[in-house]
Amino acid sequence: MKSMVVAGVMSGTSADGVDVAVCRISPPLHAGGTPRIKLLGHLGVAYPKAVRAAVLCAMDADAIPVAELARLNWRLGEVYADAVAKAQEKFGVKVKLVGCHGQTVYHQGASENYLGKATRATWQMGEAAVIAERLKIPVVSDFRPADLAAGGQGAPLVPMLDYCMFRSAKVSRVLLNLGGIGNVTAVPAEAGVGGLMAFDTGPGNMVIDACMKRLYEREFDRGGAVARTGLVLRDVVEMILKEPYFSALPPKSCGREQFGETFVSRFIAMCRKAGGSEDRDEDVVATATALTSASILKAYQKFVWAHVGQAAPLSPVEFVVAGGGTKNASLIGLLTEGLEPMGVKVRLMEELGVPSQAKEGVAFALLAWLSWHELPGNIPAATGAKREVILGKVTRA
Ligand SMILES: Nc1ncnc2c1ncn2[C@@H]1O[C@H](COP(=O)(O)OP(=O)(O)OP(=O)(O)O)[C@@H](O)[C@H]1O
Ligand SMILES: CC(=O)N[C@H]1[C@@H]2OC[C@@H](O2)[C@@H](O)[C@@H]1O[C@H](C)C(=O)O
Repeated sequence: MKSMVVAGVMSGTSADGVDVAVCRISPPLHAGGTPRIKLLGHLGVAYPKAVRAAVLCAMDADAIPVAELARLNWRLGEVYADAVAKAQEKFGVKVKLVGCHGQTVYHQGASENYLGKATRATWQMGEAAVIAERLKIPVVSDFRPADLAAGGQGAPLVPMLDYCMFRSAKVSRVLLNLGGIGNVTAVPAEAGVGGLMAFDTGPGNMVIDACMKRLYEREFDRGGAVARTGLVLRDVVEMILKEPYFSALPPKSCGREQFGETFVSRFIAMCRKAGGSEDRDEDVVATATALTSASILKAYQKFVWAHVGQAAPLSPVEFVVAGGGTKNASLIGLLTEGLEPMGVKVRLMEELGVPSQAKEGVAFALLAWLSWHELPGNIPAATGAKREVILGKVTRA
């Protein structure tokens, strides 16, 4: 095993762009230890407007020409190669390995009958060969299928990073990422890797963003300012929280398939009905924000609290939030109001030394390093896989 400079490249379900985290990953100091991770630099690059539109179109399409998908795969390869090239230049380092998550355009983590056989499916786009050829660096890509094939949900994969980088002997940590989707990893104090619990809680910023787009023609609710001026339609929040995803036992994962455009149309219609003549656009955004926070609090109370309490009953609990949603003060305010009375301390990822936007990129740098060394990267307790597997496919330079 060797120490390597690895670029982790993440583009999430918000489809807003690419985060590149350039990291030095080094072998564990002793047998049974975990790799050491040092973030050297983080760069966020927005998708070109037309690329973003094509990605969103592919994600939401019921039908789309195969040519469009094939070309998008290659175009995204160029976008990722550009982003890594920029990061190398900016941080003045030579990257030795790239871990490229790609763009999820479809994800179905649970089995469903398809053409007469129970089938799961996941698809992350972005042609790795383009990156390897242009930068002359080997690339690990397509991280999710191996876990899926081993009976897992193929997500979440960030728990390996949470375990390696943020476990503590003294405090239990619950790590929440507020991207398009919300996902948590609970790492009880002193837990081994089998003691983790992780799953997708439901929408992160996805529903808020879609409401902002439809009602205000803006990409997101900057700082949570619109939500702050609206009134929450409590009945809508309560009704939606009764839907099966929020009560389903982990492991579970979700995406635009559950909380994309179809969901948002239904959600807005419910808000309009509940608000009657009083209903205003800002109330819809406030309700989307309250729903997001309530779904996370429900996940905490229903699943995480008992898990952490049983594994480490005497340890204090920290709730550490990362992802773009940390910039939404209304959302963070609601989460803090809900968690602090339960004795849970809310912190931002930055306080643990990693910029909120960089964390998922760091995770894919670590996962690439593990795959390169033929080490498993999934955590069966998180994904539900039958076994630990080596993730990803390697494209040689
Ligand atoms: N200043 C801001 N105010 C409010 N929200 C913001 C701000 N900046 C970013 N966001 C939110 O963060 C989102 C992007 O978050 P992030 O980049 O973590 O998501 P992602 O990586 O696409 O998601 P995922 O974790 O689901 O894969 C934006 O779509 C927006 O909703
Ligand atoms: C299929 C897919 O792309 N899932 C993403 C998505 O975005 C957040 C949540 O849903 C999580 O399950 C996952 O990403 C992170 C990086 C993960 O695998 O941990």
